[in-house]
Amino acid sequence: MKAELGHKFQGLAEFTVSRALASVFWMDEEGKIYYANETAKSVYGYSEEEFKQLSIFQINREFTDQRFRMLWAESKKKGKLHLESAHWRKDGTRFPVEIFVNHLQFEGQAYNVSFVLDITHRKRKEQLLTSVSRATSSTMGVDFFKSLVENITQALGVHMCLITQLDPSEKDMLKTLAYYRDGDFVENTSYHLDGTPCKQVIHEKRPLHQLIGVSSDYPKEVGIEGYFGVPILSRQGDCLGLIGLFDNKPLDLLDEEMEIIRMFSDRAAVELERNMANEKLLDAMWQVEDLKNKLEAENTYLQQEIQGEHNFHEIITQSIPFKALLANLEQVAVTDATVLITGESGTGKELLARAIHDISPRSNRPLVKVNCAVLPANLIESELFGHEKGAFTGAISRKIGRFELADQGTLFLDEIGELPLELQSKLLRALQEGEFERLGSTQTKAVNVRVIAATNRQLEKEVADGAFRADLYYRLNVFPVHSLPLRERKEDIGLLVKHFVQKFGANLGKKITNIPKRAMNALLAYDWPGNIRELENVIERAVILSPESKLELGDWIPKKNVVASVSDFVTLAEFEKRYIMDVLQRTAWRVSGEKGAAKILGMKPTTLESRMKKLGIKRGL
Ligand SMILES: Nc1ncnc2c1ncn2[C@@H]1O[C@H](COP(=O)(O)OP(=O)(O)OP(=O)(O)O)[C@@H](O)[C@H]1O
Repeated sequence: MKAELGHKFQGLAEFTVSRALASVFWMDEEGKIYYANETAKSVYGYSEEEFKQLSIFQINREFTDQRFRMLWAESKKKGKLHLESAHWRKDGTRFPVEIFVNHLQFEGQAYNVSFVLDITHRKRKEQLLTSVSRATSSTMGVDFFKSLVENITQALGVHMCLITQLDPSEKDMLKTLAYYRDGDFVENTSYHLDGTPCKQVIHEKRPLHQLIGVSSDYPKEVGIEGYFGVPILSRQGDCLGLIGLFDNKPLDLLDEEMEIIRMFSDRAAVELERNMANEKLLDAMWQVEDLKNKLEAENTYLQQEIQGEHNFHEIITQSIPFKALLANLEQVAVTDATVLITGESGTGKELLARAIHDISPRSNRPLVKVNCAVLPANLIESELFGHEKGAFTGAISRKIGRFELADQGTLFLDEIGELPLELQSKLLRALQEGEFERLGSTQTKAVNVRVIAATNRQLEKEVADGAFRADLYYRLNVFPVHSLPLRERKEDIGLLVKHFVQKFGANLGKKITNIPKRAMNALLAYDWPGNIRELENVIERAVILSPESKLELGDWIPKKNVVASVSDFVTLAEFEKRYIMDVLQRTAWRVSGEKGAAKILGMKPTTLESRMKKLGIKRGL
């Protein structure tokens, strides 16, 4: 009975050894294999007979004689050994192993009994963990994302891996933050969730693993066999994006590997949130910077405006047609309609523009002026729309344009007829859409600007001549206002004379109370081609030269017949040219300043210059 029982246990022990989880080998001092269990046969692919022909050196092809001897001696000394190594199957494939060795004496002979475990999976998991964590530990933001996809792809040997972020501005759109495919980074891209396994991951906020058949389930995934996607979740549980693995062969992943990738999705969430916070912060900083620049520019502009002398006094008139015009202005002022003021030079167009702004709901914001005749085309563009640093040679810093400066306020485009054709279309777009780009920038700016334009040109004629765009003309001409020349409102001359006498008298500390009838008649009789500006200049000189309280006009009062010196009949333009040249010669070609030709002609120096250009007047002609 006892012997029977012993026999049974021996059988059981043999059975246990032969079907153990580990491969079991017996080998002698030379490394020759004496015994291999059933497990070893199925793992290595050799039959019992074949094993008996083998030595350890076929099982571990990297083993050297010297190394085997060293390990034999050590196991003999300690009685046991524990090591990791690599073994080869019969088909030539290599796999990592963990080996527990027992040194035993059996029937007077020494053996090493090895219990060998295939640790392929454990190694893969360890490699994934160590390589990914080592590569990502010192990186942040985009570098972290890149490092992560590269290392996951390499550690798992998959076709591609990407990290995406949900686009907050477009539903179900993902943009890649890092994209690694076939051993290289691919340029970032955006894609829609439809037709991809990512849709389920994002919508259900749960990982998805599909071993095979991805391309037949998802039309967009051509050539893809296996997929694993993990959502990137914020602390609040919102889905920010995902990590996706795609393989063109079955994607056999261990639970631990999936867990590792999930773990890295948590770190990705932190990076993504940091990225988003940074972007928000940068955005806010840009806004503050923009606002600061705008305020600075506005301040500088207003300072210049204060320094530049403006006549903010009420408009002086008793002319009935001019009063009717002012009544119209009052009505349009409260709207946002574009106003086009036409009229001869010096008739008060700018004054009317300022009056419209001052009674409009925009009066608490600045009226920003641009004189289109003063600057060359390229500079007007940057003056109007601003520029970024480096937009052109000389753009050493960013500049806010007048359009932006006038946001919520009024933009006064003086001498609009002088605007070069190439800029007219840009202006039209800004007027129509309220949008423009700074020079050197692709970012579109939107503004809310009311535009008032003025010109002393006949724009309709300019349109017919092809010098002014018809569409811009119609866009500007929403509410046309024609400023009357002084000769059509002679009833205002007396009032204006008194007004200017008082103004300049006060400036110069003179109290002129007597305006002789003879002087007033001379002023009333004159035609005033330079309109109110000319009258203003004449009175200013008279006030300067008048010694007492009586206004003395002096010899230089404009004579009505000043044209008499031109004997032959010529065209008006020719006459204008000769007269301007005459004045220029007498002022030694000085255009601006107290003794300049512009002042004598009752024009702004800029207007005179553009007129000279138009008439072809050059020094030395
Ligand atoms: N009705 C008025 N009452 C008082 N001053 C006036 C009046 N009209 C014009 N002026 C003064 O005459 C001068 C010329 O006016 P303003 O500059 O507005 O003319 P303009 O038509 O815009 O000239 P330009 O076409 O040369 O630009 C300014 O000093 C302005 O204050």
